[in-house]
Amino acid sequence: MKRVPLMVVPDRTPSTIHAALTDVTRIYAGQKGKPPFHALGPVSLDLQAGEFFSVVGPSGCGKSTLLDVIAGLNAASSGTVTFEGAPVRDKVPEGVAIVFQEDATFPWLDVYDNAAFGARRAGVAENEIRERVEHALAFMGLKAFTHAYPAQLSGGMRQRVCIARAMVVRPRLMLLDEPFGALDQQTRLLMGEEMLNLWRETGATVMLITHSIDEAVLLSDRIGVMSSCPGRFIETIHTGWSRQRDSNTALDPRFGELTAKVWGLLRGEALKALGNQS
Ligand SMILES: Nc1ncnc2c1ncn2[C@@H]1O[C@H](COP(=O)(O)OP(=O)(O)OP(=O)(O)O)[C@@H](O)[C@H]1O
Repeated sequence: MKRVPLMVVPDRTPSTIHAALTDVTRIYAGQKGKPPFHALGPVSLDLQAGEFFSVVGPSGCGKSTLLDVIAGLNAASSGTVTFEGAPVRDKVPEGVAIVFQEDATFPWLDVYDNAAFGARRAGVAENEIRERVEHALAFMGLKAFTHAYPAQLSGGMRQRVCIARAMVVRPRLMLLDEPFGALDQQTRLLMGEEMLNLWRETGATVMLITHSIDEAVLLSDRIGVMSSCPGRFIETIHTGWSRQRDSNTALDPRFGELTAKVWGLLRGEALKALGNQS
């Protein structure tokens, strides 16, 4: 198979800041006479170009809000958000792709057209799209299903279609909001390995939101641990893994140390979040 370079980012060094949040908060307007709701922050975060950054935090602490703010889908109430040095406002910047937990395939389109969707909207030429889609579908193990419809696929395969669609637009930043949350454990592990392959192949920066501490520790260069709502970063942990990591990395004694560290930080926050709900 011809290898197609998925992206080219000029002049990148590992220490380059790719996306940045400075003192960002998000306060939602109160509904039906209720007071405004402070969901996030203040948070400051520098995503380094090419890193794999995961965010963990208690349920409802503002993780999706954080991702939406970086993506330009949700406006910060205060503070600044930049992507590649430019302010992020009101729309998803060119070069950013998002994969959500929910099945976001279009049931009336086959796998090929689902994967091509974003690139067509971006005005990419059809012959270029064909090359990219064929590569992405082969990469995600979907080649044999090119003309299948979502209803004919498993949940894991549909999620792979969504990741293929994100690949086809050649993102420089991929934002993943619990994309494997609805999948069984085995599929989830395999998808994690596929995400690592994708990250290595594209050189993209990845920010993953996950409820799984194991997944965060296995996949990431850094893990941002958030407090209960309103979410702030209580600590950022460097895993120190090589780029060539895979599921065998879980056998490294440091894996257990790191998961214990993350859980040690999260436990109290998770209890607070439970208390807030009762
Ligand atoms: N549009 C909105 N209006 C008002 N409140 C909102 C809105 N969106 C989210 N919230 C509230 O903000 C808080 C943070 O929500 P968010 O979905 O960002 O958390 P999360 O950490 O992603 O949650 P989970 O772990 O359950 O997926 C929650 O209490 C949620 O109810």
